[in-house]
Amino acid sequence: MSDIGELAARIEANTRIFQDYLKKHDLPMPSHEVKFDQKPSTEQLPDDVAVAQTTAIEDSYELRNLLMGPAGSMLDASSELKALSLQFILRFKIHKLVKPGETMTFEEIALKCNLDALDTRRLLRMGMAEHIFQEPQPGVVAHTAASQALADDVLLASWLDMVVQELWPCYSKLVDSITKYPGSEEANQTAYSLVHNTTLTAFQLWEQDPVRAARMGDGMSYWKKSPGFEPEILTTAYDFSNITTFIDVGGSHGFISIALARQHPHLKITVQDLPATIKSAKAQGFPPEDVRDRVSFMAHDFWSTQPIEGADMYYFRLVFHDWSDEYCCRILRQLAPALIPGSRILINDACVPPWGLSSPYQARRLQAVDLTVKCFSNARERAEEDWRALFRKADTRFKFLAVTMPTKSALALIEAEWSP
Ligand SMILES: C[S@@+](CC[C@H](N)C(=O)[O-])C[C@H]1O[C@@H](n2cnc3c(N)ncnc32)[C@H](O)[C@@H]1O
Repeated sequence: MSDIGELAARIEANTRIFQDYLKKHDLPMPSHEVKFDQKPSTEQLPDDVAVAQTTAIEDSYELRNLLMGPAGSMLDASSELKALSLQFILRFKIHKLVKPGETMTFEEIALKCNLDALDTRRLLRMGMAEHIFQEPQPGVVAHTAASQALADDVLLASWLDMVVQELWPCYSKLVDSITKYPGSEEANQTAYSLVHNTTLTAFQLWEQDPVRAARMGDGMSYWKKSPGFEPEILTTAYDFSNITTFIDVGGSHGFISIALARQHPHLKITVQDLPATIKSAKAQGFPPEDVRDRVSFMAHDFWSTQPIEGADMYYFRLVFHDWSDEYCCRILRQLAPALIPGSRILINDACVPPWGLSSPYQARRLQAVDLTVKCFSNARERAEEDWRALFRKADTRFKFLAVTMPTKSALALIEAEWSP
């Protein structure tokens, strides 16, 4: 519970720390204006400044809700309407239509998109109220920093496109899906399957639709580029001195394994993924020359028995968060025949903090991810006790070791040992 006066004072103090740092290092001040000569971003802030920035964001969110009052904050639909305007902009690629530094009228945009001019204006002005585009003169549309970022950063645009076209319609069907399929752990009994009127899983649907699959792939690349996902976090946070054979299950193009092989030359690594992914990795020249003697690629479906027996470590990064407990147990059980006493299982995935320890702003983000994976595949985000329970449920011969949270990491290391 916070007092609005205290919140305001804290916001002021933390904003000043952030602002002073920007001034001192001649970095651009936050603004909605497009800056084509933008200096390097502020992502590399020192820890104390980053904490000040985050705290100011969290406190402003709380202050805003308190100032609006209980009814006012519930009635505020700004994020839904921001998603609506983004859906419109991204569907018709208006961020690309308006060229950098130029302008277009609402009528010109409507004509190019084969749309009604009044509807175009209404939807764009909704975005403008959120600083996505601006109207420098009546009837004229120009970029802001946000709309220009959509045009400049293809991966950002793909991520948001995936959110507003694929995901956002699912939220409105989640209550229907949990009513229709109470407690279901099946990946095809979801809000996503109701929206798309299909018995396929989202993954199967993407496989059949190259445009959707590409948008999803690019969107995921954007997400994985964000701070906290850097491969160096794993390569330096874990002591690999007792590990020689390392299997990266569902390892895609070996992004983590390649970094790991460079950092730890003694490791012998196999990246496993579905045949199509392995084929595309090899076609793109993976693994690179410098680690080719230590990193190999192998097609393996994790719903079938693990073919590499007795490896020191089986590693899963961002695999379990796609699946319900029932299916995660199946993945773990398919490992069992290959394991020898002491084999390690290392899961690199989110571990949510106990409820009540996060700020409302953080809690909102964590719940959003949890509900998003629920919508897509009936998966879930897990807290430490959920990870422990998962290994116990899969097979009592898994000995749960620990959950550790490397500094500045978005993902935890969840470790177990085969101990028959
Ligand atoms: C969210 S991605 C994570 C990729 C990689 N571990 C990373 O952290 O960048 C999930 C991966 O699981 C793979 N996958 C999905 N189903 C699979 C299966 N049945 N067997 C093996 N891999 C699978 C996907 O192809 C994809 O590469």
